[in-house]
Amino acid sequence: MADQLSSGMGNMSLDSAPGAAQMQGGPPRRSYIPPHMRGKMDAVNGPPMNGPPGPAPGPAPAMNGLNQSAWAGNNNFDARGGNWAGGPAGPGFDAAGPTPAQQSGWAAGGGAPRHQAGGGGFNPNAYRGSLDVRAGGGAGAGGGANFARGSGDGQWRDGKHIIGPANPRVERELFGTADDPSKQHTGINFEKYDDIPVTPSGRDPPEPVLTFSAPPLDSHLLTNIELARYKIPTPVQKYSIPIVIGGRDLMACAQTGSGKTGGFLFPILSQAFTHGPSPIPAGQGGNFGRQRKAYPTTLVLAPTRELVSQIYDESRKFAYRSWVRPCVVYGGAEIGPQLRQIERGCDLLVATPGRLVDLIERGRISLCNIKYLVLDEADRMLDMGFEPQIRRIVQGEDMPGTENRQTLMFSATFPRDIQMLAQDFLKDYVFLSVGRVGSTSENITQKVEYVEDVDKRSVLLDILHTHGDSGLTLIFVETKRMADSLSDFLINQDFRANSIHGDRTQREREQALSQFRNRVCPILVATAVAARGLDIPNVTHVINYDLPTDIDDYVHRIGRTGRAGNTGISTAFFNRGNRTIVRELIDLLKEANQEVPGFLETIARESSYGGGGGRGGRGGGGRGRGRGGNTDFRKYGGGGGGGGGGGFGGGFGGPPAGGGFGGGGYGGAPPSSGYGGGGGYGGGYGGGGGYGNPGGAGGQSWW
Ligand SMILES: Nc1ncnc2c1ncn2[C@@H]1O[C@H](COP(=O)(O)OP(=O)(O)OP(=O)(O)O)[C@@H](O)[C@H]1O
Repeated sequence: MADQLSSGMGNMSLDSAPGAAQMQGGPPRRSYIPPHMRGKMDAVNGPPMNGPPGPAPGPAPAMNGLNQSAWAGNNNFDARGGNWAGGPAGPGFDAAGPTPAQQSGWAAGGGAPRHQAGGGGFNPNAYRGSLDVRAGGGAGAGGGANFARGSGDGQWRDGKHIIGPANPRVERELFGTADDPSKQHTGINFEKYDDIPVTPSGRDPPEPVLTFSAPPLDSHLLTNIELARYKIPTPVQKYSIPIVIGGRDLMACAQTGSGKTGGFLFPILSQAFTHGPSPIPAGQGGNFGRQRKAYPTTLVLAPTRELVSQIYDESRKFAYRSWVRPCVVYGGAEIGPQLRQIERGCDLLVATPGRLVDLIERGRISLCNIKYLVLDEADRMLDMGFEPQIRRIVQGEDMPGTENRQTLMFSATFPRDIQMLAQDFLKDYVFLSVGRVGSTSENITQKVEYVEDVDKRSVLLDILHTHGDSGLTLIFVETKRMADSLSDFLINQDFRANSIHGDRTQREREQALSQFRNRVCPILVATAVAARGLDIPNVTHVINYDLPTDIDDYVHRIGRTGRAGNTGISTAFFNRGNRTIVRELIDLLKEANQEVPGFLETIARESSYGGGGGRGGRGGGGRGRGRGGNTDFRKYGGGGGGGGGGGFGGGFGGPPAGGGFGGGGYGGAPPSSGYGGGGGYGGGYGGGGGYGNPGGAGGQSWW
């Protein structure tokens, strides 16, 4: 899926699974057509009404951004290096830190303490430094020019944030109306988030804020937060705001649906609004002819195109009427419109890794001006094989090194092995866990039923008939083939269903999501492509028709319901084929005060004779990590759980608290953080059937 979603070559690697044909021009597979639309195929196939946005830029084309802010210096034509002109070594391949050119750009900050060539301290007020640059008329910023871009027509002029005019149409589009069913509203349990214990670890974590207020937040951001009808920050936001504004790196783990997106957008946008745009480093910015290059200051990476679209929508909300212009790029969609979008100005870029690499290769985006790097669903991106692309983006291009940017990672789950990999991207970070990391929200009532494979369809029909028409139902299956066949089956049974998976075209995926949101098809059969991050109001029931082999996937899947303090139901079909996760599932259920059916305990006892340590990899040779790996590994050290053998029987399962036995677990007692003992990663990364999506980012996936 990773490749399908995010690489520019996504649609080129196809298999013979159903759905592949259409991507090669074959007939589209059958999908549900609502009775009132039958015979109006054009309408059905038309652009989605409310799906993830196309690559169109934010509202009201902003005034020209050229020669301003991140665009400044683009006129500094330098025949030596085309778009990379000015950098002393071309594309600045310096994993250790910024190129001298970048440093000089930063150093030109004039007045504010800046880092030195040797890698001095990071300036948390990066935006302020840049302001000083412009005030001094330096560093290719167009010398005090006016900055006029942004999702809401705002400007940065003479060191001041000029808020753009209100636009009722855009406001309605972004924020909806008070009772708008297409927008998520907080539920009855929203206040209960405050009861969840929060544990910050790392050096001197700052005190949380308790309200949305200025300071520390910028007053314009508060206006937009009010338009979004947010009254108080969620726990992750309370902590992330002072941590990020204080200049620290952050690894934040908080339950699904508890506001992590705001957790990174609020402090970043607040800093941007207060301190203004930053000029591109001196010497950067050459370009040939009309081709223009963008120099975003914030980069948000996320694993799927649906998720980046959603984050982009949130960015537009909170950047409304400001000078900040958000953009989004993702694979599987035409690149032309995305290029035109970023040409119009791009301060905050939301991207999937593959498409971003493509744009960097085309010389259309430079990362030399990045102040904030956000990895959302970071564990998933690394897990699913994006590590090479992410390393290239973060370490192999011209992005400032860890000391000279702030790096933020967010997810509901953070297995220990992924935390270790992430060490290369972070510095002196605060690890934040809201609740027990990797746990599920108590807002979700979890049921587990014993259902043999052959009985699944009839049990599903029973549930759908009983559950009635109250809300949206999301059904997870493991393969693309199953997603298609199950949705066809449901359509034949007169249910309004559709499917979403990695073999469907972008248009089909958008349409499926749009029809789901709008209740045209209130049943969506999905592969793991829809497991992470998606925030769809009124999903009342998540059914794990096929359970995943990774308990973290289960956590994210059921997290599509019970969001923002709303309640929801999750039903899982369990049989002996799922016994590899039985212990972890029992732990999860107990933690969330859910009923644990007797058959689970029985199967757990049976399994204890057969091994099954940690998590076996799907493709064999998993990356051992076991439960208990979701705490700050710097604090607890210890092994990462067994599972080196892949699947069943891979060593003795580590006890829940970590301490893996089994080949490939991370050894090391606290406070050691080294790769101890038995051979580092269980199955190797990428090769030998690594953990996660077997093909990695470059191969063929099953979802
Ligand atoms: N402070 C707040 N007050 C009210 N609603 C909020 C607040 N913060 C976020 N929300 C809403 O809560 C919902 C969930 O937020 P978000 O999508 O950021 O969750 P998440 O933690 O990233 O979830 P996931 O782990 O599934 O990605 C969204 O609809 C968002 O608009």
